[in-house]
Amino acid sequence: MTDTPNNLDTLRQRIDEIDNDILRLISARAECAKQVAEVKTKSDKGAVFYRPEREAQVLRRIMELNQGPLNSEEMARLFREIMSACLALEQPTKVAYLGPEGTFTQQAALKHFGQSAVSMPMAAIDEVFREVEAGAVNYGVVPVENSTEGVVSHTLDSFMDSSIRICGEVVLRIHHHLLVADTTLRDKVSRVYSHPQSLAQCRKWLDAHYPRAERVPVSSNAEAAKMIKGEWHSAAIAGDMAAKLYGLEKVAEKIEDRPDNSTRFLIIGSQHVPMSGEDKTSIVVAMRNQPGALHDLLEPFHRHSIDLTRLETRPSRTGVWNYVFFIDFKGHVDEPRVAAVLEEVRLRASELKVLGSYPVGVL
Ligand SMILES: C=C(O[C@@H]1C=C(C(=O)O)C=C[C@H]1O)C(=O)O
Repeated sequence: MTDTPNNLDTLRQRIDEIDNDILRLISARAECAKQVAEVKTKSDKGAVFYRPEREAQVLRRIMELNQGPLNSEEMARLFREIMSACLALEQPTKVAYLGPEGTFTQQAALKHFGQSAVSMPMAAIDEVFREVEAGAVNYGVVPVENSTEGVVSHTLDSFMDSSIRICGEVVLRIHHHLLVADTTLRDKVSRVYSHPQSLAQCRKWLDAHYPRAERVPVSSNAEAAKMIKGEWHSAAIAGDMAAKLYGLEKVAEKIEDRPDNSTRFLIIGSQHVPMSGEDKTSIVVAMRNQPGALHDLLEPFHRHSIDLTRLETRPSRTGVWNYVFFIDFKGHVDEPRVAAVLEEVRLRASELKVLGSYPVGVL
């Protein structure tokens, strides 16, 4: 086919017709979502509009059905936005995240809830927890582990004194850039600001390219991006969102030491999420400090062939029990075999708290 005006006209006409169909179908879908809202409101006084398990199923089904030419992730992203707009018709979702604006956590919040969610930056992880607990927002998004640097202990600690539940997870590929402002003297950079985790994730690159620059840890990489605006000798390490938000230029792109650098975030809220068909459960367990305690704790999982996906140890702050274990595993508390394991663990542990069962991250 040649690119003659005639061919182009015909193709564009065809695209217009398809767009008419898409428009009609999206509107019909949105109408349906509005009716779903009515059903939910009628059947339940404190109606919960956002349903993580259903959203995960919708996205997984689309990815399975997709035959190209768009790849499945791309297609799911489009449906993510359609669902986000449909959910906003039912009820605008308010989401608190670890700010300021431009952080990877905001990017994770938008990836998970779509652009129609109202996202609100908080200054600290415990503030995100407090806002969710107080009911000022519907959900919160907090980082929990990075593939290079490990656990975000502040997030785990926040679960210990809270009744908050985990409703979902989202994994984000993290790309760091070295950023400067238009006033920065690029060949005289003597200071690099970033979040301590980001500085750690780019340690080797900094050693090779800026061995003499002072590395200054600040509360977030968006904060770092903001700070360098008034300083001639400073650069920041941050991601795309922060670069765009503060109008900074990239001196070097993707400077993270590991190409597969990714961060896992948790969606926190107050609802119990039913099974989606592919779920994970997070628990926190306190054990008496005696020989074999960890073995006793893990043995039932092994016997019931339950896959552990993460095990984290934190010192207990109560002083009575020496250690608490954060455990993530495949499965849902409503599955009999998971319920059986938890019953056994409960007998062996001095304390057991289920933080939540939730769909394995789709996007
Ligand atoms: C429409 C519903 O409500 C919300 C919107 C969804 C959608 O647009 O598909 C899916 C789940 C809910 O978050 C529903 O529960 O089915």
